[in-house]
Amino acid sequence: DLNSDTSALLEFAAAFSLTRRLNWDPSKPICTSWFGITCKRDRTRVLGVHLPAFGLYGSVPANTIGRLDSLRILSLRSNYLKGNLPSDVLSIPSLQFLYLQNNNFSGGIPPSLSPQLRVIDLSFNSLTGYIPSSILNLKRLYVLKLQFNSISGGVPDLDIPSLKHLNLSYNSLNGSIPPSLQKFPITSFIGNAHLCSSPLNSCSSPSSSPTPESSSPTISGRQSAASSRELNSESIIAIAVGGASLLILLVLACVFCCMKKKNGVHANVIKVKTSNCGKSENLKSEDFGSGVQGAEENRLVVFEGSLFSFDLEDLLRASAEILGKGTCGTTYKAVLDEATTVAVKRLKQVGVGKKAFDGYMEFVSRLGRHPNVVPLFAYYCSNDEKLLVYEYMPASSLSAALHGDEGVGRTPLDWDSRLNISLGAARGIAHIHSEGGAKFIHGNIKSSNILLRGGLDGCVSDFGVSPLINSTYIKHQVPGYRAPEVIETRNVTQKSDVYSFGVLMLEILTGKFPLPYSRSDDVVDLPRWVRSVVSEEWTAEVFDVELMKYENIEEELVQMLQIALSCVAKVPDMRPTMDEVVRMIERIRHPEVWNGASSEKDSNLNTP
Ligand SMILES: Nc1ncnc2c1ncn2[C@@H]1O[C@H](COP(=O)(O)OP(=O)(O)OP(=O)(O)O)[C@@H](O)[C@H]1O
Repeated sequence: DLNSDTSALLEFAAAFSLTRRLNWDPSKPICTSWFGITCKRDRTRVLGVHLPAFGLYGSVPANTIGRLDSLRILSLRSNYLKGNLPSDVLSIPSLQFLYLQNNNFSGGIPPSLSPQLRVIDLSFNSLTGYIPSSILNLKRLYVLKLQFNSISGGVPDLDIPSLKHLNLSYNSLNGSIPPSLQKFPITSFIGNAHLCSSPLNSCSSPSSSPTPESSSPTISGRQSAASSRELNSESIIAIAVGGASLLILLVLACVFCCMKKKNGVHANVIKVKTSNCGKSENLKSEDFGSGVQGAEENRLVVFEGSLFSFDLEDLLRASAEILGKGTCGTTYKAVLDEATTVAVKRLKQVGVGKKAFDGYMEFVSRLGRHPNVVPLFAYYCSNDEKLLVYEYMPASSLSAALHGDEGVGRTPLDWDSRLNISLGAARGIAHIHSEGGAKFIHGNIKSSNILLRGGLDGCVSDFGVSPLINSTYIKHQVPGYRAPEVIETRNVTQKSDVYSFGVLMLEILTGKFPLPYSRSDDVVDLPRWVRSVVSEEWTAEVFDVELMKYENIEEELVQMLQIALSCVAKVPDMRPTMDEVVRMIERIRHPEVWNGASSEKDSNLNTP
């Protein structure tokens, strides 16, 4: 019952020292107030646990989540979970959707799996062992993602009619791909040096036949078949090149350490490197520490739950690189040490005093605690200098991913990523709107303010910054994202955020920048252009040509376009709320969840 679910969850949470606050208060109703929990409509059982990117360090304790015997969805993706996969959880009979990607789980995949599983995503972990043949019993399996692990052995003949998405790439699999799986694209299998047959190269020698899990004796079950073979000339060259690269890296690391030691004594001089020229130079008057003063009241305020611990001294000593100059100031990437990188925004012309700034920052940091909002770790405020310290997002921004250099090696954003980013950004904005009170707005939604987390999830950045700089916001909005009524009334509202988000969706769908842009076709008013193209009938003309290579996505494209157009309706009241937008995109992103859960829609069954 719900009481036993509650105690199982509390025991689970107790095992972690959480870096973000989890509001799991036993005295509050679990189904309506606990973060990340969804229940059955009658609120008698827990159906979903969603704690993506929550800073969970450690291993999942046995006999905790595994006791939630009505659980359908578990999403603990993008945390720091390690140890074996929780076998009691994977075998919960009701479990349908399992998202444990982007963690550090090791060991093998347990053979005992819930027969109801429809989605299994264990990608980007450190799993070893074999793909268990028991997966064949999962008659409803729709998605299986195991990429970027160290799984070895042969690929079992997963002849499951419902299986539509398979990714086994970048493992240590060997042998030939069974005929039932040869319909999947090459990207499902690449990065497995000893895997062969269609869609990869044909198998050349008898040694390439699969190594079934039962017949391959290995040391501790982890040795790959490749290691037992003799080294060929390619391997020898690869080892030689690898060895040389390692040596060069070691030398570079030594040089870097020596330089860092030398720089460390200049507390107020921050190394600023501009991305363009790649040269480092001391820019005392330009850097983000030049206005820092020593007084106690000007200290760096680090918020509870920040992923890293650092002080002002560390920040001032960091080597920094300009990421870009925006309307509100300049943003730097600051490397505090080998393991700690943050983004520092140096605000210009802040229009509020220190006391108001302090109070406001506390509010912004609290409100920003959501997986789809870039976390504010700390801030610094003196008369001459205002610095905001954020989590550094290495995967860059949506703008860079969509419109970045088209040089060799640039991979255009695929459709799944575009859907994920739209959904993530929508959730972030919806959170700001609902948690900040009816009048709270972002005010500067645009593609350079949507940053990408690993797995290409969209996170909203710069939230709370615009009102500090200019109470009317309008000066800071890029014209292409500005709602028509804002131009007339200079009044920014949640509905004008929805408009900006609609423009952002159109940008994702068309690949066009909503302003004259040097490297793409010039389109000034994206909504007007899209409306004019689709006014006669729904047409493929508007969509980014990069999307045309994907099969069977037409319906999703059109549905996303309809949502985008509803957001950019000219009359604000005709636009949906961000909560409604999230629900509409969720239905497209995870139709299997919504179809399966249609009887429990009211229970707010979220996706990961
Ligand atoms: N936390 C972060 N991690 C990684 N990159 C970031 C981070 N914050 C900002 N950036 C990048 O730094 C660059 C400059 O950002 P900044 O927010 O200063 O300007 P902007 O987004 O172009 O304009 P505005 O000031 O109007 O928001 C952008 O390319 C942005 O994507």
